[in-house]
Amino acid sequence: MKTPELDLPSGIETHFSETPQEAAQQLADTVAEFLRGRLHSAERASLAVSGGSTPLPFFQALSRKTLDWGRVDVLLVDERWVDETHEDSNTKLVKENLLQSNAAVAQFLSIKQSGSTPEESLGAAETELTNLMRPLDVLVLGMGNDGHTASLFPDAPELSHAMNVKNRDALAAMTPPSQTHERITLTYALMREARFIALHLKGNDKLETLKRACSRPNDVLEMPVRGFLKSGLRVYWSP
Ligand SMILES: O=C(O)[C@H](O)[C@@H](O)[C@H](O)[C@H](O)COP(=O)(O)O
Repeated sequence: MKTPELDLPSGIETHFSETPQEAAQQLADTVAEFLRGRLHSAERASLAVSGGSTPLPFFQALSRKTLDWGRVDVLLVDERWVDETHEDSNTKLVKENLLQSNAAVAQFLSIKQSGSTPEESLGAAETELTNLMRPLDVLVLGMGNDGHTASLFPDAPELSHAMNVKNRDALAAMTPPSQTHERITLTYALMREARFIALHLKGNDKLETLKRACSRPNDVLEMPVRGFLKSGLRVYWSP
């Protein structure tokens, strides 16, 4: 495979694979290894994952890894405001694909608590995350072609609040007009301090978006993913 040309900021590691399965497997190997390492020195480890379509093979590969899953807290970086039985539910995706096999005994911390809007459930969702140690251990992000990541959407009126580095809340309610469902997301301040951050991408369109994001790295409100394009990030990509 011809290695895609990308002018990423220095210190970003790239892993380009021929197939989505290969990328998923590589990412699962690395995440499992990192979690094992954390569990040597800490009582619990945390794993924050994205929804959408890209992570499915990664979830399946990771769920079969051998590690002390009973000491791992799994949470979503964002959720759509739908019922858990809805096809668009990220919780459903994670429960059906990641919290299976060896990973079935991991503890799932739900960022979607009861309430008719994300705003209404924020208090209960923050409570759910009270015992989560900061910083997060592992954060696996996706990216949309508008430059969003997690539910940090460029058109959300709440974006500056959710991306404010001084905002110590774990969560923010998001109502991007471009999206069918309202959303709840981890805040940028919480996510950016994670010990291990990966951006998992599939498709040539995502590479083009990444190039666009690299062209003007400082305008994070235009493309929120820019906030993560820093030394230490690991990019996993396949066509
Ligand atoms: O719930 C979500 O929608 C996400 O967590 C979101 O940030 C996702 O990661 C990107 O939109 C990429 O989605 P795809 O993997 O479907 O391209």
